This record gives sequence, C-alpha cells and structure tokens, in this order.
Amino acid sequence: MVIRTEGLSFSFGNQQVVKSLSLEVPEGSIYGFLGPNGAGKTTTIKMLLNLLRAGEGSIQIFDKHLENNRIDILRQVGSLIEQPAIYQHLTGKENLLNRAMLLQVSEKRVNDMLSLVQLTNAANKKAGQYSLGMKQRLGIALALLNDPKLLILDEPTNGLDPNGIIEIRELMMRIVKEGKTVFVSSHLLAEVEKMATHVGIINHGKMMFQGTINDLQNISQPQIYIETDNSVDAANLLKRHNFTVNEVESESLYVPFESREQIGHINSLLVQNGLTVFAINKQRKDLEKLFLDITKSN
Ligand SMILES: Nc1ncnc2c1ncn2[C@@H]1O[C@H](COP(=O)(O)OP(=O)(O)OP(=O)(O)O)[C@@H](O)[C@H]1O
Repeated sequence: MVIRTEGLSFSFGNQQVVKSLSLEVPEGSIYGFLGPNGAGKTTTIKMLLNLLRAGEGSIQIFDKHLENNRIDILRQVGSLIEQPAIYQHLTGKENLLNRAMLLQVSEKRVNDMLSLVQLTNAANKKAGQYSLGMKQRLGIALALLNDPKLLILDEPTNGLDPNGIIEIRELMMRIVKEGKTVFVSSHLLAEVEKMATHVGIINHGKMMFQGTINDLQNISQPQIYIETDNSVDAANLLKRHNFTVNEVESESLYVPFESREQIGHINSLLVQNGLTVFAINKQRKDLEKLFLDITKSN
C-alpha cells in the first residue's frame, strides 16, 4: 500500500472531525477520497502531509511510519491543497523555473511538466492571466517537479468549469500512466466515478465505504424500473407471481433485475392482465444515489 492509516483520529478542541480512519491506497491507483463538505477530507490530507499532527492512530506512507520518516517520505510526495502557491507576476514557466532552481531540477523537467499539464503554449504568459483551470494545472506541474511517487490533491476541480474538470481528469490519468499514485479528494461523486480506480467515502470523519470502484457499483444491484397506469395493481400482480417488489411509487415500481428474459416476462404479465406499460427498463443506481443511501444509513 502507498498509504495505510490505522485508527487515524483528529479533534479540533472537543470536536472530533476524523474518527478512527483506516485508509488503504494501493500503488498505481487513482484513489477518490469522497465526502460532503466538512466531512474531514482536508483535515485528513493535512495529517498525511504532516501539516497537522495526528491525534491518534498511525500513518504509513510507502510502508514507512510518517512519524519517524517525515523528510524521507515527504520528499517523494507532491501535493496541492487549496490554492496553488503561484507568483501571479511571473509567467507559468518562470514559476516552474523558480521552484526547479530550489529543487535542483533541470529545465528539461520544467518543459516536460509544462507539456504534461498542457501549458506549453501558455508557458510565457503571466500566471495572473491564467484561467482557474490553468492555475490548477500549473499547481499540479509544480507539485510534480521533483518527480514524486505519490500526488495528493485536495479538491483540484473545485470551481472549475466542465472543460477545466475534464482537463484535470485527463491529466490525472496521464500521471497514473507514468507509474504514480494519485490521492484526490472531491465531493463530486459523478466526477470521481469517471476517473478513480478506488474509492473511500467518509462522512462526519468516519469511513463508510472503501474499495474498488467496481465494488462500489456492485453494492448497488441493478433494478427494473416499471411505469404503468396502476402501480399498486401491478405490484400486487407481480407479488402473486413470486416477484420481489422493492419500491412502489405513485406511477412506478422497482423489481430486482435478474435477466433480460425476466423483463420480457414481466412486461407480458402486466399487459395480459390489462395494465398499460408506459416504460420498463433496467436501471443501475448511480453513484450519487448510492452515496446518499450510504450517507443516510450511517
Ligand atoms: N482550524 C479549524 N478549527 C476548528 N475547526 C475546524 C478547523 N478546520 C476545520 N474545522 C472543522 O473540521 C471539520 C472538517 O473539516 P475539513 O475541512 O477537514 O472537511 P472537508 O471534508 O475537507 O470539507 P470541505 O470540502 O468543505 O473542505 C469541519 O466541521 C470544520 O468546520
């Protein structure tokens, strides 16, 4: 595991905002760290970067304890929290060259990073004139300069327009292809679903789900959505024929999906019994709904 925490907790005064968190971030993953505003994501990230000292529990990064190997570990971690530290009056490239000098990194690496974040054409433009998305990408380029094995990004798509979001998503995928691991926080489920390989969902500082993106989608069994002119009659009819009916609403009902044939069977059954079927189709709960379900149940 690139990151492993056990029993990680943190309190601001007497408000416990991170509660016994066990993170497991595999090498080469894009780990989406999801949770609503105030769930404790930034606090957790600050502990991972040693910007806040963990109240309780342990943090291992690259299989070493952070407490005893801070410098060694953090040298191999790039991060972007909140606003990137950019000099507005310098060009994008000058910002990178400045940092490169401090890190003793070559100009070639600066050019490579400009190309990776697709800022080569805007390299000589003042960073103050960059769009929000370009600034974020410059921030990511700065974080990648010293070739870290792990990149930690706190809500990098916050405030970006759809194009900016797509650019950041594609950038993360390119970064992972270079053999790095990306840990990225977000409150946008639909967004994380498109790029993450692994997901951890927290609410009120507690881990509610952790696994692969497929594990998460498998939790949500597909259902058959049925819209008829009388959902109560339809539900009763289906129950009499040994179907499980999950939810009955005024105009629709849901049955757990088993096969395509089952959809055909239900359709004929309803029609043969005088009901009008307006719609019948297989539906997978989207991540947004699933997330709400998990959040509500805890
Ligand atoms: N410096 C602080 N002092 C006191 N309470 C704080 C401080 N920073 C954060 N908190 C509280 O800790 C809780 C967790 O905040 P945190 O910023 O970690 O959440 P988050 O999941 O990152 O949310 P967001 O997406 O809004 O940034 C919140 O209730 C917040 O009000």
